[in-house]
Amino acid sequence: GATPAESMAVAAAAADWKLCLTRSSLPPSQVMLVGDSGVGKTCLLVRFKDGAFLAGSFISTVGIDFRNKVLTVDGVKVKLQIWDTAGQERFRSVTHAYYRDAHALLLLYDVTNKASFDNIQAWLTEIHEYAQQDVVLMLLGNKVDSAQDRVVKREDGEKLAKEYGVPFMETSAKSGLNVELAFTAIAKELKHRSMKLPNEPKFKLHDYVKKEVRGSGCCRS
Ligand SMILES: Nc1nc2c(ncn2[C@@H]2O[C@H](COP(=O)(O)OP(=O)(O)OP(=O)(O)O)[C@@H](O)[C@H]2O)c(=O)[nH]1
Repeated sequence: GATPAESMAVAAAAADWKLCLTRSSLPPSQVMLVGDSGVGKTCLLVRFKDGAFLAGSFISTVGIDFRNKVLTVDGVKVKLQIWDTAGQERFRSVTHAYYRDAHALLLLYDVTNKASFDNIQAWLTEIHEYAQQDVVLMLLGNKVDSAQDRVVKREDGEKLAKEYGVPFMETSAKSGLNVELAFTAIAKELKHRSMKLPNEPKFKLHDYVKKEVRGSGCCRS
């Protein structure tokens, strides 16, 4: 049999390995995209997942769909299971059922559609009702590439976000502006929450989103 010293060495190696495993990967996190129909939830997800823009006719999401994407943040793999919900009212009861399991929510409006912005308060009420209290939440004003059609000013988005204490960014699924940054911010926050390494400084999502690139992100021609 093994000597006590050998047994201890084996146990220590096993503990190291376990630590290594837990430090290099995390269980998947559920991220949900929510907001009115047509604000660009599916396009944002496709841009993030495949680096492409879904041009052409608008196909509304039916019910709910998901895609996986693994991000490496600070040397740790964070697996995001991203749920693309249907914005249409008639699917609302389907999406309600998913809120409870969401670790993070990206709430979108369309800067070229005032109604989608006005509905943000109703979405926030719904989120408070159905989602976990500590859900990671971020507000995104999408389609900033359409500078000429913009009807919601950046300041309006900022003001609303501040009122609710929610981090805010403007994005474009078309040009890709800030898309990667938005998901990375979420992944970093989720990683910091689940690992809580003793000597690591606290991650500040509100500060991190200041890395945001301002402007339309589009093709000046
Ligand atoms: N210019 C511009 N158009 C966009 C952008 N994102 C989405 N669109 C367009 O907006 C329309 C709706 O996009 P979707 O991603 O399908 O919208 P959705 O929020 O998933 O809609 P539902 O599935 O009905 O909830 C499509 O015609 C897209 O091409 C963007 O960043 N810029």
